[in-house]
Amino acid sequence: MTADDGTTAATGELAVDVRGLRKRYGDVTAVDGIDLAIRHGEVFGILGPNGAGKSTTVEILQGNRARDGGEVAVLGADPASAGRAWRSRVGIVWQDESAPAELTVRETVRQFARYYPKPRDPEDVIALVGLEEKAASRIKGLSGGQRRRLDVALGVIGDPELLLLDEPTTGFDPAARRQFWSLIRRLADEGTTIVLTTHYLEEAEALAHRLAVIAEGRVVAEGEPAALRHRHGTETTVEWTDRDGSPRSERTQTPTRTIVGLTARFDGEIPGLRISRPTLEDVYLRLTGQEAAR
Ligand SMILES: Nc1ncnc2c1ncn2[C@@H]1O[C@H](COP(=O)(O)OP(=O)(O)OP(=O)(O)O)[C@@H](O)[C@H]1O
Repeated sequence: MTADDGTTAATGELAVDVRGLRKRYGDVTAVDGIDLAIRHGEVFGILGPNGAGKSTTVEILQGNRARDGGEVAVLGADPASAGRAWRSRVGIVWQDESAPAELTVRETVRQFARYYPKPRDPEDVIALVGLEEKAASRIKGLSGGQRRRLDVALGVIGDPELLLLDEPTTGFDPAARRQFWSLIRRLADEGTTIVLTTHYLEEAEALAHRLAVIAEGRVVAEGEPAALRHRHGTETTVEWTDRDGSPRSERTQTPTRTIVGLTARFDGEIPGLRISRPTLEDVYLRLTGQEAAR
């Protein structure tokens, strides 16, 4: 299938194919050789601490920032040179959408629909983001969370094949975050490919089929959340209290052997015994070099 701007669409190929991506800002290397292979229909999380290079990467995928090196194909086209037809296939949710505050939600969504060749039905989109009751309200009267949902509505009104979201839930309360997650799942169920950056491991785990952990401009781990935990978090921590009352701990791949040894040493009950397996959060903190910050 070939789109009207000459790029290859959908079937078989990757939605996002990034190889050796590099970007510097003066002396700062923001992106230092990132590879990403994101499939059609996938929800892909880019996870990392502040300054890891997430926003820079997404801005390059959106075609809003020039890169210094590497190959980038988004829906088969290079975002640096892709035209209007490509743009209409990629949904971008701006952090601070400059929609006119005096317009209502319905007027705004309808206005944005006119910018696209094959938009979704504005009423459907308003319902999709859960703003039916606010459809006739002016934008200036929306809460922060409602405002963000409107931003998402404007990102999907063009019926994009790919949605690129940069930290979509920053500033949300827990309830708003969960509502947003169900919106993302609904879009994914409809077949939209979604790439989202987040600081929140919980969010990546809840939404992403696969994720890349980025630190200092590089991918330090990639895969399904459960596989990452398994691959990078196989060590168990065994903690106990020694005879002199001091706390002791040991990280081990063979906790049973450690406990058998301790049982013999204490001749029975091991004081203060605690056995813990790493959570994905522990794995993430270890991978991004933040372990000591806990
Ligand atoms: N316009 C810019 N000019 C100069 N340096 C920049 C610019 N944008 C980002 N940087 C630097 O590049 C690095 C990566 O920034 P980026 O915003 O991509 O990271 P991030 O992972 O999105 O961080 P955060 O989670 O804090 O949003 C940081 O060191 C940042 O200070």
